[in-house]
Amino acid sequence: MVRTGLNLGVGMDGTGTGTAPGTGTYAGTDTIAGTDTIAVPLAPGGLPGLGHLLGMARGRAVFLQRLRVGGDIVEMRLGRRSFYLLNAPEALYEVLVAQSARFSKGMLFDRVRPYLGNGLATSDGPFHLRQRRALQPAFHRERIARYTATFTAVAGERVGGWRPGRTIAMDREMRELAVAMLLPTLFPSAGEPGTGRAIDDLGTRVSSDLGLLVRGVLRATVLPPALAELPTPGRRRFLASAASLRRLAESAVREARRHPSGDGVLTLLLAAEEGTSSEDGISDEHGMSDEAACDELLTLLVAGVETTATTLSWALHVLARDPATADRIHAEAEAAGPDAATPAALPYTARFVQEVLRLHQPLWFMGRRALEPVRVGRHELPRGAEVVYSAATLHRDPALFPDPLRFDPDRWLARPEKSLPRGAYLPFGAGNRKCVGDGFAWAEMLAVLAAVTTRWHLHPAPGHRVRAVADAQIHPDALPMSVTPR
Ligand code: HEM
Repeated sequence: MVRTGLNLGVGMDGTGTGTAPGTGTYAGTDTIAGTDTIAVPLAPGGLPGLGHLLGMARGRAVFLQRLRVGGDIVEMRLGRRSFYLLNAPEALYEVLVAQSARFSKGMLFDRVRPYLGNGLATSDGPFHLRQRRALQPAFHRERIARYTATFTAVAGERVGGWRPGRTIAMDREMRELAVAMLLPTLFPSAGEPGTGRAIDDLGTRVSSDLGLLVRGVLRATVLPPALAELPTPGRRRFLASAASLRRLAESAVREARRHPSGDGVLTLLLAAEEGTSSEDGISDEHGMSDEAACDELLTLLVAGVETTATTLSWALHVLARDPATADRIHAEAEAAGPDAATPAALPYTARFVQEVLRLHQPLWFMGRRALEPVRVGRHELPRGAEVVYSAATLHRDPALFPDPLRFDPDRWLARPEKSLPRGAYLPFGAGNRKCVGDGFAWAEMLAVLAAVTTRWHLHPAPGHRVRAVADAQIHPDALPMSVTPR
């Protein structure tokens, strides 16, 4: 099997889950009583006033990867603020699943809320629960089965339009394709006579501006507010783009009200009648308010496009360098026939996707906040503790995934996901905040891989060495490729 040649800049020795005894200086003021708890160790190398900001600035994912040897949970400081990095799968399981009621989404999401609104990814508590119940039916298995035909048709049309010999910016292509697959499920009648252009315009804007938007949100998230809000040209472009996207989303919601389209996610959302009062954005009489629906629409676009597009970009990056794997995926897709984009029908392709989500997990930084003092393993976290985890570095832990930098879909035959410790493999998170779109994303990715491998051989553009860049996600710096027909 191949090595992709990509890593986060950390050698095999630098990865791993350490259980170093606590040597940290943490002394919480609002902690749980207990005699057998140990202090959370403080990551080495912090500077007065700056903490570990320099390490993070030099290479975010690499820095987090190095901290894996520091213990089950490690404290790091960004400026004066402490963050507790969860390394051990058991600690992750505790926070994301077993004790999830004791955590809110935390600071990262507080900083995103002004731009994205209070949608499913950013909201908390009873409001989140109601919204989750309202959205969940749109992602049920039988609905995904219906969307799959759309994904196959859209992917076939776009991929079929590629021209041999031309250089294709495959990362941009995957983003446009992800938007093109998501929009018709949100609003199936978009583009039909009499429905106006709001949804199409929204799609075009998401395709063109999503990179700018996610980078802007990342800056707003990781920098102290005084720095993040400096009116630099980049900040002004980001604010203008975020405002324009919201206006387009508002028009799309109004259009969906005017032309309800039976099967569409947006229509389902607007009709949701989970609420008990209109104070929290959900009204008894009229279903979800426009504002709440607009927040959810923006959330689905931001959470659902970039993640899928980045994972698909990595998948095609691997296939372009490993024709034997591409041939195997092609053979499986040919044998299964059209409209068979399910893991059961495409078992090797499914293992391939599982491996891409392991080795090229796009999400390197997720957070929670402790709502009360919480004991996690041998450690106690104070109320208000900001807790973070990195699925990208977890998935490269040699204790969990032997020879972790080797790309090998068949490792999932030898050691299926179910046999891993709980909390060891988290491409879609876990617990009450697990990705609502995981089945949706799986269907999209399988449809695209079948569409590509049945039509084309992929070739990396000569002269470009793909590098992994960690901004809002870990994505390829650029992905120029050409194609030749099969
Ligand atoms: C490969 C593609 C995807 C990946 C890797 C991914 C990953 C994730 C992860 C890790 C979370 C949990 C974050 C946390 O722990 O706080 C999440 C949440 C979420 N994702 Fe995805 N996602 C993908 C595709 C999608 C798609 C296609 C949609 C919608 C169409 C979507 C919508 C959401 C939403 C709404 C949430 C928030 C759920 C909640 O908090 O209740 N995602 N995603």
